Amino acid sequence: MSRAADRLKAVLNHLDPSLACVRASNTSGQTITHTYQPHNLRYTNDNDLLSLDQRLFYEKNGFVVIKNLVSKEDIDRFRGAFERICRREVSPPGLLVMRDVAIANSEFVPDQKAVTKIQDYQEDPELFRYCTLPEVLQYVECFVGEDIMAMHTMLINKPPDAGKKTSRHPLHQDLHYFPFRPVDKIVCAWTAMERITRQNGCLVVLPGTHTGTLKEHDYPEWEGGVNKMYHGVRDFDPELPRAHLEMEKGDTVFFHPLLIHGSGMNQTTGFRKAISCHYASAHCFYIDVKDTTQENIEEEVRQIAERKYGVTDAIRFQDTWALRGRLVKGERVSL
Ligand SMILES: CCCCCCCCCC(=O)SCCNC(=O)CCNC(=O)[C@H](O)C(C)(C)COP(=O)(O)OP(=O)(O)OC[C@H]1O[C@@H](n2cnc3c(N)ncnc32)[C@H](O)[C@@H]1OP(=O)(O)O
Ligand SMILES: Nc1ncnc2c1ncn2[C@@H]1O[C@H](COP(=O)(O)OP(=O)(O)OP(=O)(O)O)[C@@H](O)[C@H]1O
Ligand SMILES: O=C(O)CCC(=O)C(=O)O
Ligand SMILES: [Fe+2]
Ligand SMILES: [Mg+2]
Repeated sequence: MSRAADRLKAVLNHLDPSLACVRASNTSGQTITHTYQPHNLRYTNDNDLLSLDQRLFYEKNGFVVIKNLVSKEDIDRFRGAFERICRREVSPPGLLVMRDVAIANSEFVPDQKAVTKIQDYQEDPELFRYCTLPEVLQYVECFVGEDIMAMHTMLINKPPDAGKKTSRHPLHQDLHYFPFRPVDKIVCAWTAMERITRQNGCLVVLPGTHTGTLKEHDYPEWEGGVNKMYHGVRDFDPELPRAHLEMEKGDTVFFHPLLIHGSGMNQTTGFRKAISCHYASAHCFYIDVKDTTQENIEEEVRQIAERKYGVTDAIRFQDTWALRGRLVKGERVSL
């Protein structure tokens, strides 16, 4: 290959999407177009699904939005399953139902108005179908490879803010919660279950922060209170540019676990719904978080497990993950 072509590839490998396609004139004056496939992309695997632009966008920004990925019919079914849980018609084992801190101690209301989010829906066949949708998994594979575990499942029902801004989710990195690595073999899929805007509290991301390290997290000092385990990055640079991800029903964002993100207040009267799953390569391995910034979340999980299930030190942080994780493609290797 010529030196010029080598140089060109070197430039492309530095991820400037504007250079992905290069036009040049040959000696007869005809225009020729070269498209180079960079070889050292770090965050995405070679695949036939993501365009080069989409790959370069993820490499640079740490997220990519795929429009209209999940069908309206499927989303309506997930909504139905969520409502059945709220009405207490079904109660899947292991499911965690969380109410907003602003209403946690108010009277019990048996409908979705009391529920801010449900976690660990892996034993609800209808909701878990989301994690196995081929249209979602084909993208997940581009990031984590073909042996895929669904590690953490959530349906978020962001309530109209009760006036104390508790409907916000502080800026955080999801890796803070995860005692497994390598970090680049984890990805979140998050699907809008309706139109999501700045008004009802869309996701807010700090593009490019996935290239940094895991930061120290703690409860933010918010006057109106903070929901349990809603830790935020302790010192984030308020000058960093933010992207507000406004999405339509069915649009899905895939994002890296180091990407700093959160969500704003819901200033509407509706409940803003999204369904998500964190996937990891089945080749990931557990780590001990002792003496790391993740010790504080490990301790909180331990306390909740103790209170909820009466277990003491018998269960390790990593066991809480191994029990909830489900294989969705390929072979279960080490998680
Ligand atoms: C496992 C880690 C997850 C990894 C996620 C990956 C990235 C995701 C980023 C996130 O979403 S982080 C936020 C994740 N949040 C959680 O995992 C919260 C899990 N929720 C719970 O464990 C329970 O819902 C909770 C302990 C908060 C309440 O349990 P119960 O439904 O049994 O509540 P109960 O009514 O018995 O109240 C028990 C205590 O909790 C308090 N409480 C209830 N809801 C609360 C709330 N929302 N915020 C704060 N405190 C709350 C309540 O006031 C009461 O306090 P006291 O003991 O002092 O009286
Ligand atoms: N002190 C803070 N610590 C941690 N996270 C914060 C803090 N203040 C705000 N956030 C979070 O920052 C994110 C972005 O907030 P921002 O105000 O840009 O967006 P918004 O509230 O969604 O929209 P709008 O700009 O229309 O109010 C939200 O996720 C919010 O929860
Ligand atoms: O507000 C949301 O829907 C998502 C919040 C979030 O980042 C999370 O649950 O990990
Ligand atoms: Fe998150
Ligand atoms: Mg705001």
